[in-house]
Amino acid sequence: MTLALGCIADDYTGASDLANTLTRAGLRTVQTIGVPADDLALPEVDAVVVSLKSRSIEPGLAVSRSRAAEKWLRGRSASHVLFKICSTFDSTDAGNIGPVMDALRADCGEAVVLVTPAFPETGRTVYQGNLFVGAVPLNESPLKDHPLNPMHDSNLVRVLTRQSRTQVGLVDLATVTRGADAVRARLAELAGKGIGAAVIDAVFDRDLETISLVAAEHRLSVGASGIGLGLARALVSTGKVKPASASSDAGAVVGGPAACLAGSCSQATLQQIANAERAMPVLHLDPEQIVAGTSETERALAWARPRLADGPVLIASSATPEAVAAVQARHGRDAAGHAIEQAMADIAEGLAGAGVRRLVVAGGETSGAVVDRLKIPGFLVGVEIAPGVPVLRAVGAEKGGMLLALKSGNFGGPAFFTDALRLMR
Ligand SMILES: Nc1ncnc2c1ncn2[C@@H]1O[C@H](COP(=O)(O)OP(=O)(O)O)[C@@H](O)[C@H]1O
Ligand SMILES: O=C(O)[C@@H](O)C(=O)COP(=O)(O)O
Repeated sequence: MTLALGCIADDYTGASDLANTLTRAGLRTVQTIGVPADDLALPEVDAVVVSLKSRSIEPGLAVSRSRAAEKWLRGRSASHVLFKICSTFDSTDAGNIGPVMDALRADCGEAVVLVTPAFPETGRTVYQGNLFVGAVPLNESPLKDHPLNPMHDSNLVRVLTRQSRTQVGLVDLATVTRGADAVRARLAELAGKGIGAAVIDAVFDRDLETISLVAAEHRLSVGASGIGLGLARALVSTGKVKPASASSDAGAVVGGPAACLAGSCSQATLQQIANAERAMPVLHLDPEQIVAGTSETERALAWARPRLADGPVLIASSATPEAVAAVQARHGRDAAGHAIEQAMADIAEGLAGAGVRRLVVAGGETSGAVVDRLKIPGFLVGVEIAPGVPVLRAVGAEKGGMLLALKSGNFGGPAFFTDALRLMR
């Protein structure tokens, strides 16, 4: 397999967002869960997105897993590797964007790494190094209340400086607007000063196209699906990839029971759950019971099983920022998050055992726990449900053919759950 583009995503929803973007731009793309095993049969593709659950783990582990993924991708001739992070730069001062970027940069000998989480299609833009979510700076957006990575600083030069060993510079929008040569000159200037990473402003897709023409000449970039789109377009426009048409068909019908799981506590997901209450039975889990290790999982499965024959069900742990803060104050942020993720994985396993073959999961970490438990080694990308969220068809012997949708907490319209199920037939 010879890859035109290699990608490492720090969570599974982010990976499917990127795989969706690359597919729509004409790259034949597969999403793998972790570094693929030697015996996993992969189709001939232009891009592989290796999904890691590395956004909120210990930085050393995030680094070693990302390096293993990079080695695998470079071993398949990927001359450029995109480290896919969240378009809202989800991370803490300890990492993991900076430490992973530093390690991959050292491995490939890159002088200066281009960094931009801009993804205009979903309202993420960067100006003077400040990330905006829609009309507000990152630190005023709902991301200030994220259960695991609350974001309190919109200035990405500062945020990345706190995480990285290298100095971080800025390529501003005025430079990007002057074109690729101006960006190249600015990067050379930064590299000359020993600056190893550059946050780049981007407000429109055309900015990302300019940035990506330059990024494609480098070995490594860091960003979200916006730069992924630009890189894909650069590969197609320079003739390095012959564009494949994105399939409008979701493949063979799977049928049978369907279910939704929500562990995201984002504003978007809370609204989507409220909306779903009108369309399907919804069970709200009690986080206190989960963390206390009681039989909340069995209660959920006993509730779901008899209902599955009548139509889809939704099981949610999602709660308001105040309720999340209360649970975290009692049990600790990581312990609460981990216990709830594992309960979601238990429930997913039980639902699959009850015959569910179509599963919608809301939340990146939640999706990671569920997909790992179901032992799915990878996905083919189907139709798009909402920007950044495709229908995924599992590959591999055990769960092959099963349909999933892994929804980033922040993505999707109010009717997301019913929109997804309508397309997952
Ligand atoms: N009621 C709750 N209280 C505390 N933490 C929760 C609750 N429900 C879910 N969580 C945790 O919050 C985190 C949500 O992260 P994630 O699934 O990545 O969602 P998103 O995509 O919105 O970032 C997970 O670790 C999840 O287990
Ligand atoms: O770039 C994005 O915003 C998404 O692709 C993403 O990474 C999703 O992460 P979660 O919001 O944690 O699901």
